[in-house]
Amino acid sequence: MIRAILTDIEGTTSSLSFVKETLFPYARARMADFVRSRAGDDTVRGLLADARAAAGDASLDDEGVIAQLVRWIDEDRKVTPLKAIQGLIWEEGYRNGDFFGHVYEDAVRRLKAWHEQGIGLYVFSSGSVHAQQLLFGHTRFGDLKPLFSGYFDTRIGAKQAPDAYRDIARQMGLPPEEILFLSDVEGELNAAREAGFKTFLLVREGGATTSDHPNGPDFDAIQPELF
Ligand SMILES: CSCCC(=O)C(=O)COP(=O)(O)O
Ligand SMILES: [Mg+2]
Repeated sequence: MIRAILTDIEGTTSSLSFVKETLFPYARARMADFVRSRAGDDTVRGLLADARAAAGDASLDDEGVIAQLVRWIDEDRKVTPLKAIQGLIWEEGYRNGDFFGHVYEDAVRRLKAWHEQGIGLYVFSSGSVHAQQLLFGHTRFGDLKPLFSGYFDTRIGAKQAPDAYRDIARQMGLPPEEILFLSDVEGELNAAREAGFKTFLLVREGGATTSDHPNGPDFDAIQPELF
């Protein structure tokens, strides 16, 4: 019996185009100003040190780190300090009303229904927990944060590493086989399945698949009671 659902964001609850055509360019355009103006803040200084470590070059000056962060955005690298810095930049965008967090209507409807049925809802995304909460807190459907019981990002482990899912199950206090993981990326679903999770592949926007994971085009195709 499924007691909790863990969901990915990009390509699952939310469109790839929102992340790639709105969020990433917004952060890219503001990265240099953000680092130059905030490099003295404790939190940002710590994240820049983490970025230097991730780049393998402790001697990079701030301009060098900016160039590295922008390269990582262009390569869509899921580097934890980049994701944390992006979240801080997006905070301003949500606050100014520059954009809403995109969530598909079917996802909102089904998440609300599962929440009402008592199924615990959790998020696991490469975006930082802060960025996840901003996205779900600023949607055209209102603040969806009350639906969720917990959020996980890559600080717990890479999304294609089975150990990340084992740790998430431990933190939820549930056996893995009682958790259904939703994602658009087979490598993530394979890792979750290896850890004992049930899985469902979202194939949004007219895609086709030969996957051996249960799959469908939207959240209406997901029936937790059948797992
Ligand atoms: C949390 S909003 C931004 C999403 C993001 O930065 C990203 O890289 C998407 O990763 P996901 O694991 O949700 O596919
Ligand atoms: Mg995804």
